[in-house]
Amino acid sequence: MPAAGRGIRLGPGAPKALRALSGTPMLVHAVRAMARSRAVSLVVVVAPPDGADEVRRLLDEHTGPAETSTDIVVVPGGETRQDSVRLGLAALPDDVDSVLVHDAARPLVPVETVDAVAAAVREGAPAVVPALPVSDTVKEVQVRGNGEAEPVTGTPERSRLRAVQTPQGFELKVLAAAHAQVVREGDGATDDAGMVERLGVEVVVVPGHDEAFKVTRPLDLVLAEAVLARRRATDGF
Ligand SMILES: Nc1ccn([C@@H]2O[C@H](COP(=O)(O)OP(=O)(O)OP(=O)(O)O)[C@@H](O)[C@H]2O)c(=O)n1
Ligand SMILES: C[C@](O)(CO)[C@H](O)COP(=O)(O)O
Repeated sequence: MPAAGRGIRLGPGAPKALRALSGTPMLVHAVRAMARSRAVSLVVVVAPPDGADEVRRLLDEHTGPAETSTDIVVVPGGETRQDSVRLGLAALPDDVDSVLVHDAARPLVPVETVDAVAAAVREGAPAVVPALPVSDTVKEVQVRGNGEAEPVTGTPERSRLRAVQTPQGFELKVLAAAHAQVVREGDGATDDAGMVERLGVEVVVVPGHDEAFKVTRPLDLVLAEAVLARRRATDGF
């Protein structure tokens, strides 16, 4: 679970994964969400580089043996998400053959989504991503990036686009090979499946979920609090 990001887009404050949602660190919500799935036996949390001790303490405080029997390991993360995922993969025991990579920044992913990704990997897909159809029309532009008007270069057909979430599921050897290739070639990608695509390995999409959204900007915190309030009222947690 990459959790080492700073959360620049969320604004000033603690590293994003440590910020509170309904009084509990976002990371704790995310670990609980993954541990709810019977497909998950170990969670490797990749903490902010100078925050591994703090993360260990928070997890011990909030996810004791009474709550979950899932093992939780904490390792320090890296400069980029890609680096952090690679450091997390390096901490896996030798007998692991499949892995789910889940952003701590998607703390409210429902267990049904985790289970759907895990099931598709178990049934033989080497790489699986949960995703939703997009509701906006998407334009390609010539990036100017300084507030100037940006010329439109194309409009991809919306019905073929999907907004990709996590957890993304992989055969471990496929994901390890994809990360190794990225290290060799010095290329980046914004998600793990993107790296696997470059290997020429097929990636498949399963249905994602609205509540698996990524907490990125301040408005996302408002949405997350609303989802948690609804869950407390209807499900009791
Ligand atoms: N060096 C990094 C950067 C990101 N992440 C993790 O990758 C996930 C998705 O990243 P994002 O939402 O972009 O988080 P931040 O990098 O924290 O956000 P920002 O770009 O706004 O700083 C998050 O769980 C984040 O903690 C990570 O483990 N290591
Ligand atoms: C992995 C991811 O969450 C899939 O949508 C996304 O690509 C992460 O992007 P970010 O810019 O690091 O938040």
